[in-house]
Amino acid sequence: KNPIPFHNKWFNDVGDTFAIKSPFYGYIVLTRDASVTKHMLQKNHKVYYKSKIQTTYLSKYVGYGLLTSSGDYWLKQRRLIQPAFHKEKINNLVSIIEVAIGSNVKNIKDDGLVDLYSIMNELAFDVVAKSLFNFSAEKDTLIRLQFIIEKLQLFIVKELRLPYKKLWYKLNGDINYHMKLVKESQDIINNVIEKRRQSKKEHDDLLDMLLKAEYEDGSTMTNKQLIDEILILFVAGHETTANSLTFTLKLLAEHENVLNKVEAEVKEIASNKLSALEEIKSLTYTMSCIEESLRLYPPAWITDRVNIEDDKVDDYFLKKGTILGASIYELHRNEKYWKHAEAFKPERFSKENKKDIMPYYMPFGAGPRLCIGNNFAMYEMVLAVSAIVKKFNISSDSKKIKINPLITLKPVDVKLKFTLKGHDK
Ligand code: HEM
Repeated sequence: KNPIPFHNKWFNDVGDTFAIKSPFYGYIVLTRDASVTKHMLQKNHKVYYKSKIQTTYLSKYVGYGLLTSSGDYWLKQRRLIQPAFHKEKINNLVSIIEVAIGSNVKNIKDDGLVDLYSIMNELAFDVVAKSLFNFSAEKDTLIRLQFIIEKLQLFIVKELRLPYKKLWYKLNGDINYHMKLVKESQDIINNVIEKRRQSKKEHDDLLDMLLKAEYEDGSTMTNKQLIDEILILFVAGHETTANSLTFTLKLLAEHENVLNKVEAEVKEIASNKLSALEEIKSLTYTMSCIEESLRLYPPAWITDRVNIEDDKVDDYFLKKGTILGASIYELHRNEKYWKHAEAFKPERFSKENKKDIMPYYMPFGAGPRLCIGNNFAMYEMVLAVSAIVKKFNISSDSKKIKINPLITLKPVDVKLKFTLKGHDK
């Protein structure tokens, strides 16, 4: 039910790389070693394909796009979509992101302890939605899309965790119900695309960029391809960020000294009246806090690949078809690489200290399949943390952070108290 203590016990008992035999998935090798992880994701990535978990099972519900495809099709799509996520392009999106964050932060209630995850989830969904379809979808449509995407994500986890119940889900109509939701979400996105194709206006959002993106032969994506990629961006981009914002704010509320430094930095930068982009670049300590939170609580806590040829890595021989899982959660807490690994120390990510630790830090993956939204996510999180601490004092009720490692690492039952700062009362 919770693989993290199981992984931890075996890593501690037998070493940083070990194999288990699963009745459903065959041999699985697990690692928390940086060089084995880099070998699979970067050095010899051509031999390592995404496993069925990330391709077949996920794509059944969220479509065949960047996250779920492999080989030549993936490369073609990555080359096409990458420019939309280059820093200069994300810079243009910053104002959309800032407005979406502003309206969400405005709705936070100064009202005792509240469930933090649901607030961050709304915020992160809204940011992706507005960045994709800036003002081109009705509020009710977005609410329905959010409902569907979250239902699908829950069901995917159920199917993966309890594979022996597949036949039961088929018989009791669960699979049918969720496939209908998939169709509904595709229709919703198709409508937005069609409207946009007919519109003469420039929207300067991701959808505009995706519609204009051209393959080498000058052709562009079909509606079906666009729908798949858009659904993937929703899935990959909102829950991960919501989890990380929740962990970050909780960590800040628990570490008063750190929170004070963030508040001081945010206050000083705000007085300089910078543009949102300049503000992000100046909030270096706030950025370090988010990086440290991503180390302790990486939303993509594990990633996996299957080798399509026999391979050797360090002293291990991996027979073709082995599932290799890299636990980013354990790698980020491996004492071999991190001093006081369990402690929250944002200073690790200061300009001077950073270069020594980067080889062991992979919250966004590594190699050619590195998260395409990493800059987007970091910009969004810096702006969100800054907007929140500018307006509110935050505090929490308990020290312990509970986690649930599903497809992403989810925070459990995090409550925070938001109290309006003097000038906003
Ligand atoms: C804190 C937030 C985020 C984290 C921790 C995160 C983490 C990751 C990781 C680890 C991967 C690589 C998975 C693998 O190699 O198996 C990945 C891939 C991906 N991410 Fe993110 N992500 C975040 C936010 C976003 C956002 C905001 C977007 C888009 C708006 C996004 C879109 C994607 C896509 C499309 C891929 C697949 C890339 C490919 O295979 O070419 N992510 N993400």
